[in-house]
Amino acid sequence: MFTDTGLTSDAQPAGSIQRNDRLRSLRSSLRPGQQEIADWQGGRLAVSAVPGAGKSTGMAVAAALAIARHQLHSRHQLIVVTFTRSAAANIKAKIRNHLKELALPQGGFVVHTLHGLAWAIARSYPELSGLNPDAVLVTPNQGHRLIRTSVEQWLGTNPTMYQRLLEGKQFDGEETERLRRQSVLRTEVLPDLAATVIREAKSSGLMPQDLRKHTANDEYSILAIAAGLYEQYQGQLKARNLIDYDEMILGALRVLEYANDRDSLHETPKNRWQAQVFAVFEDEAQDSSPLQTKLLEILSADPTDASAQNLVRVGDPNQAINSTFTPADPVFFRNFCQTCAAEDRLAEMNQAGRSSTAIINAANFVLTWINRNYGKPSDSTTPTEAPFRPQAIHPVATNDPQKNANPAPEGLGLELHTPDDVYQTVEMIGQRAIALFHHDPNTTAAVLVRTNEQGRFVARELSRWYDEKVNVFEVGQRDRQSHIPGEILSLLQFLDRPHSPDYLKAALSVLVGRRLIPNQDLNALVLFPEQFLYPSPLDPPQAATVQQSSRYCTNLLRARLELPLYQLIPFLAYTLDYDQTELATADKLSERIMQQTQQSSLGAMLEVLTEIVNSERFEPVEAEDDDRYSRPAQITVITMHKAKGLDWDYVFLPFLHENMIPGSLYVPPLMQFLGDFTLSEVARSQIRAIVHDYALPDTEEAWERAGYLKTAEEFRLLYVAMTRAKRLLWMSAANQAPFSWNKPENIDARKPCPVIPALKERFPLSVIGGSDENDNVEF
Ligand SMILES: Nc1ncnc2c1ncn2[C@@H]1O[C@H](COP(=O)(O)OP(=O)(O)OP(=O)(O)O)[C@@H](O)[C@H]1O
Repeated sequence: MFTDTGLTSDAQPAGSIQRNDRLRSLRSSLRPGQQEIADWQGGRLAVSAVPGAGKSTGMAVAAALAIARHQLHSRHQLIVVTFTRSAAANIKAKIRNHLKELALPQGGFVVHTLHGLAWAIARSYPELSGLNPDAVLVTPNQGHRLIRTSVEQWLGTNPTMYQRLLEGKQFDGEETERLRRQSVLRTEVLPDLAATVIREAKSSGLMPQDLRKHTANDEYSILAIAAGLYEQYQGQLKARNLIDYDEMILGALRVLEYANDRDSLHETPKNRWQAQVFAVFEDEAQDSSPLQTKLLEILSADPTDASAQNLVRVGDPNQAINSTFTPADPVFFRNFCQTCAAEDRLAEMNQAGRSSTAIINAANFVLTWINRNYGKPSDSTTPTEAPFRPQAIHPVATNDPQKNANPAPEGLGLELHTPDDVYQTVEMIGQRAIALFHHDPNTTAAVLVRTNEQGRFVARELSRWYDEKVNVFEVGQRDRQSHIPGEILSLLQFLDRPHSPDYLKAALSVLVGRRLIPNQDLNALVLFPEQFLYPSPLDPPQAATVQQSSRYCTNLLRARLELPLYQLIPFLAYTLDYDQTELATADKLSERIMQQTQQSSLGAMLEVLTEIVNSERFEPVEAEDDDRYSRPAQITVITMHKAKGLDWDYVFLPFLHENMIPGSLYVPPLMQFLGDFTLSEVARSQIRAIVHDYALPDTEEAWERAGYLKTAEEFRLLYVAMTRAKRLLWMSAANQAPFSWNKPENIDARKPCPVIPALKERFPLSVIGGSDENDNVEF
């Protein structure tokens, strides 16, 4: 007989009865939707969860129950896949704790990110994956040498197509104009096209030859250009022993799809992996590309029946916010949910305990309103979906296990403000947060912004007005850790040429920035580097601050002489007083450089590092179990993207203007000679059509579709942002705001995001004070 935990209950020894009790109490700590995952016994299951439903909590308990129920161990395991390393660390800790409570060994599961899993598979069979385990991983952007060289090589071999691009919409043969167009094509249009299509096509599993099979009705044969650029890029990767993230997934698939025709008696790598894997649980499934899903489907399949998969995919299609820069179209997860629903294998987690009901009502209203008003692009013939899956958030039942679920609101719970301008906006946020912290210092608050420039503006204005009164933590600046390669480069350049005033000044600026030496007139110090570094007895005596700075620099130079090259970057990182995660990122940087230079010379290190700084997105090591984002009485300033998965008592959403949310696609004036579209967006839409098996759109249709995808994603981002709030959701669109956030001082009249007037109409009590010029101004 089976109990609700799925374990047999007859004739059990005392230990196992005790464990069964624990399993039962673990299961009953879940709310109904979560229990559906916990009760999974095998097969495919889709779980569509609303924000705050407790996906990770539910999945961690379900994992522990599955490990107990099926007696999993290190040779027959549950694989848990999540999107980021910090999410992986988080869920791992939760599952471990449950297993400890159940007195079960820890070997029954592993947690991976998708790429970590793919790399483990690809690396285990290098001859089948075609990937060299020593290859260097790069994340090139459009300025990277790989992309630039691919463009140059393509130009050399495709003069006719290039000529057609140069002619553009029209061309009168004027020489300066020709030169200008050449430069724009070489340095902007083609690198942008290459970077976009390579990522889009490759992560959808399309090779250059697949793109060539399709011809769209467009004047430039954009897909053929894309295929050519992509082919050059693949050649470059191979020649230089580099790989990118998509290569890992493709390599893993090559391993798993290898068919052992010649010797069917021997098991294939696929069989071996499948025997090892009991089931796959995937979190954030809305963010996976079709190729990543295919990988998980193969791994979770029964070795004798590919259609029988032990696969649980948990996600929220309404929080898909990566689809405009990856092919992770939310359509894929929605389709998975639909197929599972037809088989009665869809669980919907509709209850969420995070927010006050006023906030839930606002989020539900916004979702429905947007679907009604932006359901379909006008005149579109391409099949398309509304921005959101219709799924309302419901408050939890009164007996819910979560303490203080659906907490009482702060004031009205929802506030809609119309400040005069963006400066007044930040002033209001500061005042409000200080008052709230004064009332209860144990509460948390965040300002969620659309761009890093907005984040910098908010942090700067907050510190200008309230520096002494409140602690501000700007995530963008500290967390991107993008400063690390740049700072290390400045110090290494100084070590290479200490007598260069420019390098000395850059190194000193880094030291000042890290508050290791006092701020002073650096120009005076670097006039005579020799005298500053090694003053002779005849030189005028140095001030104490200068002496301190000089000592720092000479210590660095001594280390250069005494340490082997591979220890140099870790030493510099240590000297710069980096914290734990920054040190780990610096170590990763050091390893990467050593791998590429074989520790040959400082010059070689500098060359590689310069390239990383100029044209790569070097991925930092993420902090595990980090509480820095939600410390009590701190205002966290963070982008909406980065805020996904987090929550705060009070959430401030300023600058909700139409030109940002939803915004619109933009053709830079420089590129307008080609037409009213960008080649990269058109190519992206065309590749999506290939992946989804739609008719290939022409230029105009492709551009319109790209715009629609962007609009839908911006609105989902707003929904993610709104659903981060527990007790107060403070939203505003100022009457006056900048067009470009690089110049926030140039403000003028700006329309609010269309959601704002709709919210004001639906929730009039939440409209707080102030003149609402937006309602009267003619735009
Ligand atoms: N069964 C439960 N008992 C107690 N607390 C719970 C339970 N389920 C969830 N919670 C709490 O609810 C909060 C939200 O849970 P979680 O972060 O797992 O939600 P989520 O679905 O991943 O949210 P989102 O999708 O919006 O990021 C957490 O603080 C978690 O501890």
